[in-house]
This record gives sequence, C-alpha cells and structure tokens, in this order.
Amino acid sequence: MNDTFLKACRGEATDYTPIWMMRQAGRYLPQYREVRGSITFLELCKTPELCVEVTLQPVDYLGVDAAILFSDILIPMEAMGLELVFHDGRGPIFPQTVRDQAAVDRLLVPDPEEATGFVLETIRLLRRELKVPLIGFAGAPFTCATYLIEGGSSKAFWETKKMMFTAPKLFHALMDKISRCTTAYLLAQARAGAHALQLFDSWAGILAPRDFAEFAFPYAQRIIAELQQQTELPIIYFANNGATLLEQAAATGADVIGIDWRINIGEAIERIGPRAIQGNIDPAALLLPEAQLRDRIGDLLAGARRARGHIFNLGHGIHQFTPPEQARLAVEIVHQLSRR
Ligand SMILES: Cc1c2[nH]c(c1CCC(=O)O)Cc1[nH]c(c(CCC(=O)O)c1C)Cc1[nH]c(c(CCC(=O)O)c1C)Cc1[nH]c(c(C)c1CCC(=O)O)C2
Repeated sequence: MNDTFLKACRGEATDYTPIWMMRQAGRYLPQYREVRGSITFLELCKTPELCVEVTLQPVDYLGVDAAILFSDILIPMEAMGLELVFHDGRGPIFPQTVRDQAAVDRLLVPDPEEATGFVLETIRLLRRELKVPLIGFAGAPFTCATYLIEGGSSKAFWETKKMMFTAPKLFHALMDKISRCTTAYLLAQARAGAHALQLFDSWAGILAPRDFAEFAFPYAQRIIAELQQQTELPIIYFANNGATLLEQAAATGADVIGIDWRINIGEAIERIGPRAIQGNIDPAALLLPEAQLRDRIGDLLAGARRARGHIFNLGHGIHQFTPPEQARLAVEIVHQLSRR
C-alpha cells in the first residue's frame, strides 16, 4: 500500500509530495462517460460495483496517491427523507425546500447502514482492490444546509441568509440535525474502511467571517472533534473561497486544511500554523502548456517547503472540459519535481 498521502496528512516526512485531485472521478474522463452513458447519476451513486469502477478510473489513469470514494455530498441529505433529482446540466434539485420548523422536524436522522448502505458497501469493496488510501467524505453542514434551504444551487444564497438573519434558532436547529447525520455518516465510512475523511465546505466563502463563526464553524468543529474522539483517521477540512477564513478553518481542529487557489500557499501556511495543508493550483491552470505547467507546479512546491505536510491538489474540483492527459501530466510533474 502506498501510504505517502497518509504520511503527509500526519505531517511525517515523505519521499515525494503526494497528489490527488478533487472531483478526480467524473465527466472529463471518457471512461466515466461510458459508464454513466446508460444510467442516471443517482443510479450510478447507488450501484456499488459501478462506484468502485469509477473510483478506480482516475487512480489507474492519473497515477494519483489517493482515491476518493465516488458518491456525492447530497446523498446523505436525500437519506434524511428529502426527494433529490439531478437534471443533466442543471445540477441538483430538492423540490421540497427546508424553510420552516415543520420541515426541519420532518428530517430523519437515519441509520447510515440502512439508508446509505450502498456507500458503505462501495467502501468495503474498494478496500479489497486499492493500492492507495481511500478518502471518504461528506459536505460540511453549512454547505449541505444551503442546498436544502435554496432547493438547489444558488448564486446569492438569499434564502439561506434570510433564515440566518430572521430565524436564527431555526437555522441552528437545521444545522444541528444535519451535523448529527454527518457525524454518524462519516463514522460509518470510517468503520467500513475509509483511511481519511474530507469535509467539503464549498460555500463557506459566501459568509462574512463573523457569520461563519456564528453559523457554520461550531458545527464543523463539533463533527471534527467527535470524529477525532472515535477514530484515528486524518480529517481534511476544505472551505472553498476561504482565504478570509483560514484561522477559523485551522481552529476546527482538522488535521489537514484544504485551500483554494486564491491565496499563495506560503501565506496560508503561515496563517494555519504547524499542520498539513492541501492544495492549491487553479484547476484551469491544467490547460497551461507543459513548460509553464512545470514552472507553476515548481513554484507551488517551493512555496510549500515550510509546510508540516503538503498534499498537492487543485484549488477546487477538476473542470469537466479538462483534457485528461493534462491532468495525468500534472501528476507526473508533481512526482518528478518533488522527489527527494
Ligand atoms: C457542492 C458539491 C456537490 N458534490 C460535491 C460537492 C463538493 C465539492 C465541490 O465543491 O465541487 C462532492 C462530490 N461530487 C462527486 C464527488 C465524487 C468523487 C470525486 O471527487 O471524484 C464528490 C467528492 C461526484 C459528482 N457529483 C456530480 C457529478 C456530475 C454528475 C454527472 O455525471 O452528470 C459528479 C461526477 C453532480 C453534482 N453534485 C453537486 C453538484 C453541484 C453537482 C452538479 C454540478 C456538476 O455536474 O458538477 C454537489
């Protein structure tokens, strides 16, 4: 087993800098589109054998140092009793939004094995095949809450902020319920065999620092603390667009802090202190010609020299129209340039 990724998460010395890419399984890969061709996204998510196949695709093709479970952050939200639909090209939709106390009360706190057994089965199957560590994941409560309140993706997050500012008790009740589900869900992934766990806070960056502190931070921190009490797995916390929130991200207690590309990694390292860091090349920079890509990766590796553990990654998910061979080239360059 290649444990370079796990060593970096723990801040131990490694022979080279490990790399994986957020959303590394997906539509930019023709082999993914082929599997996905005949079924819907949700059917794919609920068929463990196929989830195993698409989880392994980028590991085999790109040569990355970690696998990430193929699923979606909204799967455990559906398991709370909400209808979830994915329309091609339009993203996820929750037709029944959660905007009042009755809707919050109706949400279930399900047993992960009963409600999301297909996810745990995928992890068990993957454990037998993988030669690199497996990352399990969930959405952070704030990011999940935005989908339930807005009923899907959003630009202004008006309904979410309206609830925060006009019905804070209701908002906290929703966050509390999502958090309880998320802790149970991630613990189940740990028990099924995940080697590390990542919390994706994709929309944290829409909040003012003080609102993040009041409405989002306590829940991420609590989940991380509970996981650390009950498992030994490294926990990664990634707040997208979170340069203004770095100190708070570090205060969640996560073992690894993920950063997006809008901040220099050296500055981020200064601000989070002695803990591992993950990131942070602009996903679009994968389009650069080889010499410039090499240059940029070299700069990033140099900037991360003082990190107590660096896991190379993109600053957000890989874009759907990325040429796969460019992603593969980036992995090769990271391995080459960082080898000691
Ligand atoms: C916000 C969010 C979601 N899902 C996720 C996030 C957090 C990360 C981020 O900020 O990007 C996380 C996620 N979604 C998916 C994974 C799989 C594992 C991996 O990283 O390779 C992971 C880790 C598969 C997916 N999740 C989705 C796809 C595309 C579905 C398809 O095949 O049509 C995949 C491969 C769909 C999805 N799922 C979500 C949206 C908004 C969409 C539609 C937009 C899009 O199509 O990219 C919600």
